[in-house]
Amino acid sequence: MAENVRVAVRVRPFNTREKERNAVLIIDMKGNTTEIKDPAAPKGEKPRTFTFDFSYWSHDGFKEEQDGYLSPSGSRYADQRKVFNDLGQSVLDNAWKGYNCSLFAYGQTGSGKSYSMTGYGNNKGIVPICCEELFKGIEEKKKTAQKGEEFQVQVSMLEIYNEQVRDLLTSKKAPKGGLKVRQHPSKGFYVESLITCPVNSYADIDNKYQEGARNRTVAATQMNATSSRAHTIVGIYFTQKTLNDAGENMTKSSILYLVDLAGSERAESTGATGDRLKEGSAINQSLSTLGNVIKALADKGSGQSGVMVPFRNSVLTKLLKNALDGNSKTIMIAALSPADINYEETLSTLRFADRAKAIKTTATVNESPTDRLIRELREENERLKKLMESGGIMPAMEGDGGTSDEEKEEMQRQMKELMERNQAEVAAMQASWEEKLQKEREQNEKALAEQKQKEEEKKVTPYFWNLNEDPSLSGMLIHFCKPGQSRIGTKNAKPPPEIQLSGLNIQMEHATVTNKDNKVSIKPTFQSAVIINGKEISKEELLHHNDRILFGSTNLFVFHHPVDYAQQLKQGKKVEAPTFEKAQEEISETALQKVGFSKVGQSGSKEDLVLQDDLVRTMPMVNQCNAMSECLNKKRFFEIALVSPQARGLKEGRTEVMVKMKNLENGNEWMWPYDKFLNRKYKMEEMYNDFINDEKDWDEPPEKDPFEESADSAVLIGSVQVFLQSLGYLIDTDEHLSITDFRGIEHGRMQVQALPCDAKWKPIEDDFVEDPYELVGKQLNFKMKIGKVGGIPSKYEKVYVSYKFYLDDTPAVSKEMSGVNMDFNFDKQFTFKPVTQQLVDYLMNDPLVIQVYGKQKTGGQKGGTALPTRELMAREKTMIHQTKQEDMKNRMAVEVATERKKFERAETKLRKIQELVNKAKKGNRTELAVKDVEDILEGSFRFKGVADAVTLAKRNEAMGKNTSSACNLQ
Ligand SMILES: Nc1ncnc2c1ncn2[C@@H]1O[C@H](COP(=O)(O)OP(=O)(O)OP(=O)(O)O)[C@@H](O)[C@H]1O
Repeated sequence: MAENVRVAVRVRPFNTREKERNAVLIIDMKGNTTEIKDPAAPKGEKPRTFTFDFSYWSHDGFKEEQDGYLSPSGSRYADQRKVFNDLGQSVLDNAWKGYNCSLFAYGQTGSGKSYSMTGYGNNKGIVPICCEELFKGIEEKKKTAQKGEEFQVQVSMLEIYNEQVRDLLTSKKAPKGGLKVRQHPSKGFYVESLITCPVNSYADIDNKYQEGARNRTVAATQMNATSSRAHTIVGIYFTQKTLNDAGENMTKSSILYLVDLAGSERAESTGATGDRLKEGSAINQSLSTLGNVIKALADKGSGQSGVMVPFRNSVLTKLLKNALDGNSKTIMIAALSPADINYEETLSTLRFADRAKAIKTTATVNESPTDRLIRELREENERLKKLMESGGIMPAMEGDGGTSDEEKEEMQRQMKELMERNQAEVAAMQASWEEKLQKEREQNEKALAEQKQKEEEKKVTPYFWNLNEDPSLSGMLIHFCKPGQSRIGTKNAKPPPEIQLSGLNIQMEHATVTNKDNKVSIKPTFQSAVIINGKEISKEELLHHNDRILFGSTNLFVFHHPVDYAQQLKQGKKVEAPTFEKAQEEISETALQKVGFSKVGQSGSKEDLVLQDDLVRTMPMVNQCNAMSECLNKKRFFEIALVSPQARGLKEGRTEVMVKMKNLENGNEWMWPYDKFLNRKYKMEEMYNDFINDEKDWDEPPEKDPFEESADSAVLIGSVQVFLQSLGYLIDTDEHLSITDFRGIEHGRMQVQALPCDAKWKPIEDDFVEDPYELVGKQLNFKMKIGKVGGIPSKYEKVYVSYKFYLDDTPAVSKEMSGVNMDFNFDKQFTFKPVTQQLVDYLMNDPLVIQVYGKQKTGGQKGGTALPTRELMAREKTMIHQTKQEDMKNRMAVEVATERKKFERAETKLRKIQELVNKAKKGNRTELAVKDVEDILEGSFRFKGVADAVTLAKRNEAMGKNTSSACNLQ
């Protein structure tokens, strides 16, 4: 029977950073209802509410036990046990019944997915408790088992990163492109040659888990990739062999899939708007496809017909197909951050979880007589053999389109693979389980003994342990500083160094560590990067317990000194292990200071703090990209830029971190938005990885090279801010304004005209309104004209301008022009009827941002290109570019011109009245005709206004003198 996916949400405590920054709690839970408050919403606005099968409050109301376990101190707190009892226990019960079960955790990075799934220290999560309980159950059952009855457990562990599958239970190098995902005609998608290890106890599984985590850590450090972007799937294959009442051998099998998904942030955008390399990249392709799949399934679950579910669009969704749409009982746990700063992401997690509720799956008990299973597998192999001989295709293997010869060949290969798989399955059913276990035990023994020895050594010998962004991977790599001297370097050094590292910027001979009488010091070799507690060292330095050491660009370690540590504890000091965030922060902050950047977060405003966080996160990545560029000799240079919303063509928003990419061969520059930079960085990592793995074809053609930017892609040269108050007074403007880049540097000038017109589109030349709000309710016609553009640097061609007026959705875009002086002659008419207060507000307060784009000429190489990247880079002065405060020059220029025109027009009217008076005097008249005066004033002229206009114009003229040289007033 079809049943809905069960959905739970869980909110974690504030982390240290959130506490330091006075985060505001935006989540509340009442029964099964979860509320979320928009921190920007006006006071009194009701929070949004969602209902789930389970809502777990783990934010506060707990105490830490002596063994580190967090237990409830009130009634509200949901501890690990409670979550297991509700979710994990039902998974286990169903596994015993022979159902497939899936449990997956969703949420942004750091929201608590791993805490719920795996847990930390004594706060074990659902997965380990499930495994423990499973074996407890097996032990119980064994006590009363009849002959021939058996309980078999096997595990697999894989990771999906960048759409590539890696087996985590082997340290062998994954094949290029990762393991293949295949489709079985009846069982669905599976991973070819994935290792499944027989296990006999919880300790066995735990060892496998640790092995998997170690393999992940090595890979993450080498690729300088973070595990939060990888999806991990642990498979537990539980088979019960029993005898039925008729004495027949029965096989009941259940697969448990425990899925820890990658952090969900930016899942929607896939990270790279408008990037030509987006298609090939797949940072989050799996996650965004999962979003689409869930949406489609939710539509299907709510009764919509004809819904297409895009399972095939990503590796993750192929592998989760059964969990989401097939034979499985499925539970989702959505992890929530409690902090206001994560509002958007948390809301999107809640929406995702809400949709998942509507999904239905149909689980069936997988139980059959063993003989029948064997017979079926054999029959299938017979069928496959015949098909292969006749050159036929299995319907389930058919692709979406037609089948080419190449595809047919591939399918034949797949069929062969399937036959082998079936044979192996038959053999497994007939083989003795004990034999299999024994073999595995023998293989593991050596590794276990080594592990034990390592643990003993850690008690007496100082060592480095790795610090990873994912806390569960920290401490997975250990390097001892044995008495005497140890060399640190790559495995290619001769003789091989005692401490071998790999990864970005690690030199063959990187450093030497000396342990003399338990005092440990480190000395870098010439030109190798060793950073201790944020400071780069060039000579020998003594190490202290808990020092943070960065080797190269990505190998971050903590120094542990057992004697120091014991002494500190003895002195009653509270010794806390450093966190990745703190270590990262100190490295970034020193690097930021080095490039002359003082803290942005000083004002303490939320916006500044977010910006500071972005900077701290981006700085090391920019350094890594430069290191990769140098290593691959790509002649590209990266720098951080802080860009204001105005410089990005937006009216409002926050200053953002962007990255400037410079081609060191011809000086061309591109500004990459953060998402695009991230996308490119992943691609660079792939390339770099291929390079260090000695792949011959590591380099890519320019159109696929992440270090390349196509000459075809236009770049933003700069923008012009036009203030349109004059339109509010029905006064025309004709200004030559400066085109400035995000740093406020001028890159040319642009003639901009705004011409108010009458109903027949004739420019209004001799009138104005005193108060722009008088226009409200009336009609406003005007023309925007962009005329001459000059002074654009000669490296640009095919220049065009683009702007969005007021509420326009689509921008007005001019034709492309080239040359020194270009006349765009680009007119656009605007009509507003009736004029609203909002429009007048806009005219009076907001600038119109006109952006100027151009393509950079590819020629004009500066020479010296034979120089290696390292030397070319040395010529660049690393710096952070920051947007200047909003440029006031343009605003003043328009304001002054408007006031002057108001003044001139008022003066003309005065003069006409004077003439009337003179005329009347000449004719000895003592009165003027009201009509005559009215005609002059046309209802828009008042004496008070003139006085105002005169004072204002005088004041502004004085100001104009100060700015005129820059503003080029006409
Ligand atoms: N329920 C909880 N109670 C106490 N601490 C928690 C809880 N949930 C999460 N934490 C803490 O919050 C931090 C982040 O949690 P966790 O590592 O599980 O996040 P994540 O979503 O798995 O992140 P990533 O996507 O990077 O793997 C950890 O230090 C963890 O100990």
